[in-house]
Amino acid sequence: MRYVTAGESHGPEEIAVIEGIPAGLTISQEDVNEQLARRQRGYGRGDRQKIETDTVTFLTGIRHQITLGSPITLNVHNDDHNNWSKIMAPNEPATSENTLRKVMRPRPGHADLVGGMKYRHHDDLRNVLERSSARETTMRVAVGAVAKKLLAEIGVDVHGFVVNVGPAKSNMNDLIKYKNLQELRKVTESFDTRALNAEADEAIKEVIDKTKRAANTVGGQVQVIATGMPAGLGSYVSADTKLDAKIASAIVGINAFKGVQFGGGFENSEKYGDQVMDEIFWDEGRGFYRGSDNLGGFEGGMTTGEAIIVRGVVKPIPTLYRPMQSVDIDTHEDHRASIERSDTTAVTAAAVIAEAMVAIELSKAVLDKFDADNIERMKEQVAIYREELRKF
Ligand SMILES: Cc1cc2nc3c(=O)[nH]c(=O)nc-3n(C[C@H](O)[C@H](O)[C@H](O)COP(=O)(O)O)c2cc1C
Ligand SMILES: C=C(O[C@@H]1CC(C(=O)O)=C[C@@H](OP(=O)(O)O)[C@H]1O)C(=O)O
Repeated sequence: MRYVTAGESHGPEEIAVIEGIPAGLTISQEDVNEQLARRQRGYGRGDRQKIETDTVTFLTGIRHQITLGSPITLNVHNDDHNNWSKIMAPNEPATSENTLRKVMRPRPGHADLVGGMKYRHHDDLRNVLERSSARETTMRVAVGAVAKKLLAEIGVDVHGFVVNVGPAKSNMNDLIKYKNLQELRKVTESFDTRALNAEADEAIKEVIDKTKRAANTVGGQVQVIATGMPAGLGSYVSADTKLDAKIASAIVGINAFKGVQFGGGFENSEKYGDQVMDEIFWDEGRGFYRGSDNLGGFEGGMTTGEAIIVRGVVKPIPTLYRPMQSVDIDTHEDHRASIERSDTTAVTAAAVIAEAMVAIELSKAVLDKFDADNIERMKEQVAIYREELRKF
């Protein structure tokens, strides 16, 4: 399975093409729209989310809500394009009228300056920001929705949630310390993470309100837990076959993500071996299992069969309403950076995007290992493999 996205933030459309989804998977627009709506919620976002109601249209690869095995094209319209139709017109030549709202003073922390230097966009850094904008993550979440549907067919569930926003810890925090697997299972089973993603708790709201009043921005951490993956996906044999490495790359590939860890992650560096390794047990019903999940579900780049626990670090939003020092790319004079309409924080959306990225990487691993032509055959093969593992 592979995918590509296309689209500028204020251009007419966002597109994703996915290749390699097996035939026979049932998927509706509602399945995707539900995930798109989760990405749009979250306290602290700017006014753009009031303009957009992200809804998907299937253009190819699906017939009567069932995948055909051919490339799937997903399309989300940018409602805000109406306000930018001249400035973003793909089919009209540049005129003095449609090249207004130029961005000449790059924002520290955004892609403006380096993107401009790399692609020679010295006349307008908008040519960079339109694609470097996290608007593109709409389509990753849409692709992730298809991946989540595929994974659900084999009992794999992926949840993303907020750990903290700046100094404010989510009220989930005590419960996500995964002291032992029982506790972790309790968390993943008993929480409606959709509700959590929709609402920030009071402490978080307070931090965001204070940050907004100060014309500042704030980041945080998100965590994704995936349950139900069989052991042995990914491999230790070569660096580029390690599934934890692929997930790490997918997480850091999300806009503003600057760190990633599995299980106890960085905290494990302060502990001793007997506090970190996950002891091995066996019983007839389950086969091999672990007494803890400090390593986040990976050994040797392979799934252990325990929950996959991935955490990502999200930096604060670069655009500041009280802008920092920058330099005009035309005059080379000192200036405050450009201001574009912006979020105060997007950590809640980031949790939903991280969830989508983990789901995509897990789906790729499943489709690499098992039949990718037909969903029923894939499920049969997964069942046979699980039984083999149970008897090992
Ligand atoms: C959901 C989401 C929303 C974002 N919203 C904004 C925003 O409103 N303004 C902004 O300057 N950056 C925003 N960002 C961050 C930038 O897209 C990101 O910092 C930029 O593309 C540079 O990439 P890098 O931070 O990965 O180096 C957002 C990121 C995410 C994940
Ligand atoms: C559009 C989205 O996020 C955008 C991400 C973003 C950035 O620079 O990354 C800048 C802002 O764009 P605008 O100036 O149009 O408001 C955010 O709103 C979205 O998440 O759907």
